[in-house]
Amino acid sequence: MPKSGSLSRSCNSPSVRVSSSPSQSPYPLSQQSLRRLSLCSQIASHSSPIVLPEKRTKKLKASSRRGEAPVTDDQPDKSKRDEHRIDIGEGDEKSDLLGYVVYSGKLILDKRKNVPTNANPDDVEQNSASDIANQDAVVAKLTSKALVWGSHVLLLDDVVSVSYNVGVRHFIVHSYPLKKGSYGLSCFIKPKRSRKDFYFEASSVEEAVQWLAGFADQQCSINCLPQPLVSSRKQGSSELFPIDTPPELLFRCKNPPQMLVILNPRSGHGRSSKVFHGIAEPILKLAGFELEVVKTTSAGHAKKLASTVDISTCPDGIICVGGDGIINEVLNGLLSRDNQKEGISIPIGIIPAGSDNSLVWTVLGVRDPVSAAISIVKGGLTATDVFAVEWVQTGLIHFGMTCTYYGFASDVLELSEKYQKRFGPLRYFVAGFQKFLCLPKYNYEVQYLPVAKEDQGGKNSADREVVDMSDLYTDIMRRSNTDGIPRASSLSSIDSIMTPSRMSGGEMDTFGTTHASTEPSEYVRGLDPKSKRQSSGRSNLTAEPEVIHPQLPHSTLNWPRTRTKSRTDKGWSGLTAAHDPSQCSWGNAAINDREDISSTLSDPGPIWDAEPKWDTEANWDVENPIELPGPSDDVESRINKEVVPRFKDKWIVTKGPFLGILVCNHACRTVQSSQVVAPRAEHDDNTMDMLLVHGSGRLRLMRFFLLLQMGKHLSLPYVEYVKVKSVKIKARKHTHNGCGIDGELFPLKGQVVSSLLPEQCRLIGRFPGHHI
Ligand SMILES: Nc1ncnc2c1ncn2[C@@H]1O[C@H](COP(=O)(O)OP(=O)(O)OP(=O)(O)O)[C@@H](O)[C@H]1O
Repeated sequence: MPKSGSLSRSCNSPSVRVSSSPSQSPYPLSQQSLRRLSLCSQIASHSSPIVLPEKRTKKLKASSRRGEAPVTDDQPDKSKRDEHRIDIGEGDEKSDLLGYVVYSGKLILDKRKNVPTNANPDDVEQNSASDIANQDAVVAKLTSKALVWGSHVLLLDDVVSVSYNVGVRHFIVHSYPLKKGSYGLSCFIKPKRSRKDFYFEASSVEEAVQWLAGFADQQCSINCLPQPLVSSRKQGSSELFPIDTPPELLFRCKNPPQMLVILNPRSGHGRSSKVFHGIAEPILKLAGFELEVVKTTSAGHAKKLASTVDISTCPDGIICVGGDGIINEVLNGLLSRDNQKEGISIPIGIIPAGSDNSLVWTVLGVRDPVSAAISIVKGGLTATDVFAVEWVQTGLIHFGMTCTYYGFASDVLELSEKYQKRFGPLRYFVAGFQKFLCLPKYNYEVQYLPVAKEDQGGKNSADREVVDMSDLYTDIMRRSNTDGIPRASSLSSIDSIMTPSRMSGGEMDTFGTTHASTEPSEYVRGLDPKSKRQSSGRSNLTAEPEVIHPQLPHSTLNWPRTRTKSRTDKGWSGLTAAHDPSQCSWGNAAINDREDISSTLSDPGPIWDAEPKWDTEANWDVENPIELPGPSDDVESRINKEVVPRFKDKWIVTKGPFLGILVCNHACRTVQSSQVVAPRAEHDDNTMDMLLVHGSGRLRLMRFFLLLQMGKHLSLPYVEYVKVKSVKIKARKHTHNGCGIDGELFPLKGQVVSSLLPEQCRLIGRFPGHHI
């Protein structure tokens, strides 16, 4: 385990996790871990759908959205497990409402509120016997989606765990349902989750165990506690669950998930520790998680931890607490491990506590720490593409999952660092406004490889032909050594920074070519690595290293892409070149690049940058035609069987002024406005979505941002939106050379190439509604 940083261990013991299928025996730890994380897609197959009476269904539908709502089916019902069908008219659509009946019977709800979860179960049992004696039992049903009793529905998505003392009739359901604001204000106040424990009494101990088994089958964590009368001393210390645990529960038991938590205490204006310990950790502990918490002490610490941690100590993954920046560090740390395949297979959980958490909000649909913790508890894995940005000259590579950006956005990123302490999350707005007032001109040369139309099938085009990006990285995967590169700040909401204008024509120069520029390394040109070797005679350099399989017993070595065509294992983990990190330091880059003349009023920039370069006028009418090139005879005639370009597509080259260039890996939802920057982007479609905001000028920039707030920015004539496989970008003269990657700032020195890795990483959790 990591040695540095403040370290604490939190363990909720004794507790057990429960597997999904009654027919399976306990798995070894490793398999359990994997299963726990992927089980949520399973549904009980032994039950039939509940079909509710037509009249009542609408009521239920609306109420179930609220998390708890009246149901009218309270007729007496025989207690029985499975095969329970209530007949109504419009079957299929409505039967989906509450899923399948898993167990039904009678339950008494102890209406005493706030049953203390740490109360002596013995006392609770004795008290409850007398308290509950007079209460009426109601018919209750546990379905694959909810627990329904009397007139209430509790969605299983809101259930964190169920506590049960062996040998008693009662159990406690711990949940975090959404709580709506009071009536008139509910339109304005976002619903919040708050903890609610429901104390149920079953008719008998046997029935209680059946209820528990039912919850277990629906992937709810079960905290199995010792019998009230058995003192904890009698419990073997090595035992993970109580003696006398009923077989129904015992054979489903598995070890509590073990995870490493990497927490950036500076995130979210210093509130991340409070967010984690006060909100997320109690939920994770309620579900029996064993957590090793490490607080980072400096920038780069998280990367180091992720690159060196002994994975056997956190076999179920790493949880990042902070903003997008800390996740990026962890990703880069994992990918700089000796065994990259092992690294990328380690699941990453996210508790959003930073200024901006675009990744978890866009990909997993959660933006508050409670929902994020519940999402981790519920498990499941979401495969997500990872892009690599390579600096062609130095060989430096930095990985990301969200977005790469150049131009205005990267300048704001740089400037916002100054305001981190003073303004917290507002720093992007302040920096954006300041930069807007003294907007420089940005000039780039962009080359990109568009995705062929037939490849743009989205989710349904799994069998489309895709470029095997592993070829691009077969022999160039190098460690990204970013130590020493000062970090500026994170992407935050792009929509709170930029504004549009119209291309001013000028030196806009757009043409197409089948060649990449001669500058990038060979792999960038998409040559087949084998052919490359034959043609260049660099067989030594390109020899693929033997793939060392990870030691993790549970790790999935060949994590498949979810949507793209399956690819062969290309052994892309080969790391070769080292480079001089000093070459990449921001300071050095600035010193070496004397042609950088970006200038602002408030942000004077480099000392040699004397002249203000902001625009005064925008040319609204100049179009920016991108001419798609025809096939180049020259190139194609050179193709022979040995040297076959991997990309039959054509590289498009466009040069000129750009207010911004954004290369997005997912839609990039912004926390502030909930608008998306790249509406057609998917996090797992093996393509990146590039936005080129052509031209220069404040008016154009402002227009872009105004329309972004309304989700209409793509309609602007100077905004080009292309799905790409690979992008090469080079800053031209007089352009401030910053490059933002997931909130980290780098110097754009020479040309950089962005492409996707052949393997995807795995985020813990699923988008709401994707659990089943
Ligand atoms: N203890 C620390 N002290 C200073 N910087 C740190 C520390 N730990 C991490 N960092 C740096 O802070 C950067 C930003 O972290 P993070 O993204 O979690 O926070 P944030 O800035 O609040 O959120 P966002 O990036 O979404 O705006 C990380 O990339 C990392 O380099």
